[in-house]
Amino acid sequence: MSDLEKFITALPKAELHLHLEGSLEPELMMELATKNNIELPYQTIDEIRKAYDFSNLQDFLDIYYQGMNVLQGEEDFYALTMAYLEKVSGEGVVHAEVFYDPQGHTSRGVPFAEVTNGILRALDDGREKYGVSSELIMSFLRHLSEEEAFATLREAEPWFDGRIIGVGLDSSELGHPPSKFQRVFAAAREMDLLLVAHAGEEGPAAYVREAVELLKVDRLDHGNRTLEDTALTETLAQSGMTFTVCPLSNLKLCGVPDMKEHPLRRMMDAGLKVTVNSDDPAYFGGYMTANFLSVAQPLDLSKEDIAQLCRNSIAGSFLTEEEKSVHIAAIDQVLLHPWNC
Ligand SMILES: Nc1ncnc2[nH]cnc12
Ligand SMILES: [Zn+2]
Repeated sequence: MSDLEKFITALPKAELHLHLEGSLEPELMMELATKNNIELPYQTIDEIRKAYDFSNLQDFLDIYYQGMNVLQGEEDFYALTMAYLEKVSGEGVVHAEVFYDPQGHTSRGVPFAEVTNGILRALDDGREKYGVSSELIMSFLRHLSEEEAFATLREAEPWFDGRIIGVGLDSSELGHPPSKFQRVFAAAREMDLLLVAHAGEEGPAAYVREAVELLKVDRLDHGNRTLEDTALTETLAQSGMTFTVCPLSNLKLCGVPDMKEHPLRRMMDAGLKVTVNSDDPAYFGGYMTANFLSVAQPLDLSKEDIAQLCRNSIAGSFLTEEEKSVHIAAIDQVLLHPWNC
């Protein structure tokens, strides 16, 4: 392990943008396909990995929805979630606010309760076993209708007692602006849920503006294209909005041609509160450490820059102020540690 990798791993951090279904590694996919008698269009792990060659978001989503078909029962969602927590606990992740796509499962006949309870049980066990605290956010698939999102919101109500803390918006962005879900998000806000949305990943800055002004999100997922609107950038820098940026995802989905062109550094320089996350690590080639490493050298990030990205992740999380100060003090301790000087 390089010194830089050691440093990144040692820094306490929160992951704020992770789709649990995107952490389904080919090995587990094969295992669950066999167990559940699901036919995959691949014979080997190698073949699966070779299929992960994407030109855009939709290319990826087609494979992602196909992959999640192997998840059939509560135990499968439990195994998926535990595998993720085990992996990131070794990378300095002390807190994770994870997404899942219930409509991707209920549409295949897997009951909402099985999916949700399997994930929640793993989050509880993972907290004990790996020391990673967590929260669960339910995402609406934006290529589906407003009516279907409302039906999902209603179905999830029994879990709004603190088990599902918020709602998000993901899937095919272009042609499905945030405004399509304005009334759903207003209803979620009335229920005291926290609100996040993918915006400005492929879509224009106008979609970021809609997510902020119409959906009234508490946090923005991706938001890379915000920089195309200077006034909006200034407003969001002033308001302290947190952005959950995913470098390897952007590279794999051809949002950037090269990491040297990645907007992360420009976003930081514009005063935006940026964080680094993995999005769909099983599909994009790496978890948290890999994402930090992927931009560290191309964007010439200093150790202080990297530590600030970690502080932002804690500050931008939905932890209490007390919990945040404990983690931020621990980040400062790593910076002071002699092996790092
Ligand atoms: N990067 C991404 N963008 C939109 N929807 C997603 N679902 C899973 N990963 C996604
Ligand atoms: Zn995402």
